Amino acid sequence: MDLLAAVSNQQNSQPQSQISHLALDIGGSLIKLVYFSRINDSCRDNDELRSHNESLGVSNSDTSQPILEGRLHFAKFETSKINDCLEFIRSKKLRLGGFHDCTSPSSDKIFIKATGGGAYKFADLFKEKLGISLDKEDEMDCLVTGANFLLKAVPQEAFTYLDGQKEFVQIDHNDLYPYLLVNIGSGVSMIKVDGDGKFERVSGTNVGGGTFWGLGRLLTKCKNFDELLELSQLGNNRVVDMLVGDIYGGTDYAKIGLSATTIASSFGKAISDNKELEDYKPEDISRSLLRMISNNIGQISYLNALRFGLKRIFFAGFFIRGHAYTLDTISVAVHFWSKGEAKAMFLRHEGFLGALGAFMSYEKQSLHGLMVHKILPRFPISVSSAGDKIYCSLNSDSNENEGIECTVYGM
Ligand SMILES: Nc1ncnc2c1ncn2[C@@H]1O[C@H](COP(=O)(O)OP(=O)(O)OP(=O)(O)O)[C@@H](O)[C@H]1O
Ligand SMILES: CC(C)(CO)[C@@H](O)C(=O)NCCC(=O)O
Repeated sequence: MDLLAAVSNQQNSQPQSQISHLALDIGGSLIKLVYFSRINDSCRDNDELRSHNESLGVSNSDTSQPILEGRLHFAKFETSKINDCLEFIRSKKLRLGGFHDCTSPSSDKIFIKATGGGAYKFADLFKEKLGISLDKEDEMDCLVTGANFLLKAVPQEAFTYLDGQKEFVQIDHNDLYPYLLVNIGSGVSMIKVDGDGKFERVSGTNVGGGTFWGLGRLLTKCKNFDELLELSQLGNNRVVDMLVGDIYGGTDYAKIGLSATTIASSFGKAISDNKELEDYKPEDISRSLLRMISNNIGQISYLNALRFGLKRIFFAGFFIRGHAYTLDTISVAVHFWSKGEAKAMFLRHEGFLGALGAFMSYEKQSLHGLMVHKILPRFPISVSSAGDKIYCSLNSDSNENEGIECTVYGM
């Protein structure tokens, strides 16, 4: 059965949800879901379809094929609460959006595209709890496919952050490559991207989002990630960090270009203060930790960009969370180390690159293309045809992100 037929069948049995094409990225910290819900399917007139197809590089012999108009939805769950995710998939009947084994038409196995380490780790659980087989896609492949898709197809996806100002970056499709993609998840991957499917993972660091959340949880007793992030907004890192000025009696070390306010040693004050952990405010610790990790990632990223002569660095991954202080610290680090030569850019759908890449891999089986019309406003992300808002009742912050209205060219 082809995918469209599967979708039609699903619509017959589930006329209200009209959800199809679910893809997963199961990471060390978070599970990300991308799924498509159709608004309607329509056979557009041939001229309109032809120009759509040409812009997508799709053969015009396919112009009589139906189009699915719909919306891409985004959701996330903590990996440690994978049962909530399974329940969400079950409750939304999302599992019906997979595809059947084409090599064995008689088989009723349902496959869903999945990437990230959890696609291996939790394969048996998905089979046991939902009867779904996970069709594994390579994590780095998916990150790059997701990044290229967002950069090329979604307007106002990339932005810079300087002096507290977000500025959208106009992406020139003919001058996008090469670039460095830095994905800050639990750990950090640095990938030199040279084109569609052309990339090399050139570096990485184990000091990433998992380090911030893990150490932060131990040091501050915060109960969730966003609480730790919010706390950092109220803190003052100078209480914990040792500055150049602390070492140089309040003055700059001008000869080597270090100002008195530059951090000489993250957490360095804690060695001489004669204080215990309880004597520090959790907000100061959180701010210092966030700054330490963001700064370090910014610096390593810049050094890798320098290694390969790359001027553009795109940062993604859920560590960022669009958080002002994180954006600022990474931007300042790249600016500082490159002496203004390299630019840090961020992606609005920062945490969903891998899941989008896995979603795009359905194309190989059954989709010709995906064309984006517009981005929908922030949470609630979308309204289905039945009028029910789609958001996760199990975890209040798990689904906030922007939906993308789009057209899928089906078989
Ligand atoms: N609600 C949240 N719960 C836990 N971590 C969060 C949350 N929101 C943001 N984060 C941050 O995002 C990080 C995970 O980011 P992301 O989902 O991109 O990576 P991952 O796929 O889980 O990790 P990896 O790719 O290394 O396996 C966490 O380590 C944490 O720093
Ligand atoms: C192991 C992965 C790729 C899993 O997503 C990620 O967590 C990562 O890139 N960690 C950093 C590993 C390293 O290069 O030191």
